[in-house]
Amino acid sequence: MNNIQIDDKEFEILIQNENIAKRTRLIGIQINVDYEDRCPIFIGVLNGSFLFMADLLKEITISCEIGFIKVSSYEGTESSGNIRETFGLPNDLENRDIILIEDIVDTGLTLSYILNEVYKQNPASVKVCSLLLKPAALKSPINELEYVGFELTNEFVVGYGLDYNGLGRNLKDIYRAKSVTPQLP
Ligand SMILES: O=P(O)(O)OC[C@H]1O[C@H](OP(=O)(O)OP(=O)(O)O)[C@H](O)[C@@H]1O
Ligand code: HPA
Repeated sequence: MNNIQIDDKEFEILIQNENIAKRTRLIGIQINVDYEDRCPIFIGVLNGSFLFMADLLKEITISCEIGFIKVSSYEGTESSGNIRETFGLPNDLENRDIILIEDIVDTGLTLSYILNEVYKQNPASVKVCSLLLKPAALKSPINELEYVGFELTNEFVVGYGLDYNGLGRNLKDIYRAKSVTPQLP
């Protein structure tokens, strides 16, 4: 199934599940080495990270804890614009090693907001593991971004947790939006 239709958009295959699995295994091995003899807390950013978090954690053999957070954003009436809120961030992060798990880092705005919230609790260390990264879309560098599965160009992707209009999260592969060829009159 190389081409699929979701809602009003056509998508084509970009990363097959077996390649996601191979990359996830390697990231898991690296984290097991880096955090040997520590007990990090993995915090998955919902909703998008749910599949990656589950598959990555099956590769983790060190002692660890697990949590999830959800961020919501909405247009506020204040001039500061986008107001965000986090739900479910564990409140016992002081002196702990934190690994935030994302499906994708695009502009990096979601992650910057979460990092800011996490640092308020004085953790021992904070790193980020994201399956996907769009380097050209990043609004500012994120020093904590230690583990990245795949770098993408600026194209919209769906599948393996990522949605288009709420759909497609259940796809086991990752697809990219097909560019629309302009129709001549
Ligand atoms: O780097 P950014 O430009 O901030 O984009 C990345 C964020 O966007 C998506 O989440 P979204 O807010 O769409 O929620 P979802 O996980 O429920 O899809 C994705 O899961 C990341 O968390
Ligand atoms: O390319 C994307 N696809 C789905 N969700 C997203 N959130 C940020 N970028 C993306």
